[in-house]
Amino acid sequence: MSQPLGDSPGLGVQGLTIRFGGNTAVDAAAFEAPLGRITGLIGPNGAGKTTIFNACSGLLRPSEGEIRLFEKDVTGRPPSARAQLGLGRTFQQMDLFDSLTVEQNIAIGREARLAGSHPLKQLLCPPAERKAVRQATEEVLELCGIRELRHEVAGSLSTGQRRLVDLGRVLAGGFSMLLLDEPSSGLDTAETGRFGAIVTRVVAERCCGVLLVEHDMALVMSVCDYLYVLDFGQMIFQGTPAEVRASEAVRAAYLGTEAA
Ligand SMILES: Nc1ncnc2c1ncn2[C@@H]1O[C@H](COP(=O)(O)OP(=O)(O)OP(=O)(O)O)[C@@H](O)[C@H]1O
Repeated sequence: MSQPLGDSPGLGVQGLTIRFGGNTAVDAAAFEAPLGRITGLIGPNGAGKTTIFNACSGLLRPSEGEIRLFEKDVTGRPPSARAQLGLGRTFQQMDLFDSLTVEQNIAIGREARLAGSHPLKQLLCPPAERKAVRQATEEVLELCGIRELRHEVAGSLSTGQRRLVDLGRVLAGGFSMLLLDEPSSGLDTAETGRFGAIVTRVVAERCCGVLLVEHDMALVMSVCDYLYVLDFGQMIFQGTPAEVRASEAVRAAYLGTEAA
């Protein structure tokens, strides 16, 4: 197994254990997802990937272990504190505001960074912040190639378009570390390729870090710099996509013929 690439600490986890009653969903997991890299977290259904995401974003308190964000221990910090430090995430089930336009949905991604700040700041959004919202929205519409959709209501979009708006919304937040939970779900091959190209470009341009949970092996193998493989809550392998593809242990546990 090789060592993860990248020197700038992003998200790091040590000895992470999460139990639901008698079921140990995640067992002493450890990984590093540095800035400037796309790190993949893969494994079969029920392996514990979403549970790890929920612990990293603060929705679940670990039974044991430590979660560090940019070298700060955030294990006991709420989701809003982690977001203010620069952690953004998407969810498997997109939760766009269907009656709002694409542009409004993306603007909310920037405005959401005020969550957890002083109530007055949230009520009286200062002019500088309003300008930042406008700028972030324009940048993201361009980056995700959805400028022509800006006035469409989200409820009228195809799944592929909705995934791009969902990505745009988290990108508008200007987060330094992104957790993307099965972002290609419901996309066809061409849409998945386009999605992967956007994520790769974002990481290169913004030097942010990405932790990607994804079942689409073609996407994972093409965009990730480094991979962690989870099976029944345990990290069974880590390495580059080529090393993962060549691993008999991974093949046996998970990839099967898909890795060929
Ligand atoms: N809130 C919960 N209460 C009890 N058990 C849970 C809870 N959430 C997850 N689990 C269990 O934890 C294990 C890991 O689930 P998790 O959803 O993290 O897997 P996953 O790797 O994300 O799967 P998938 O690829 O299907 O999304 C499973 O056995 C699941 O049933």
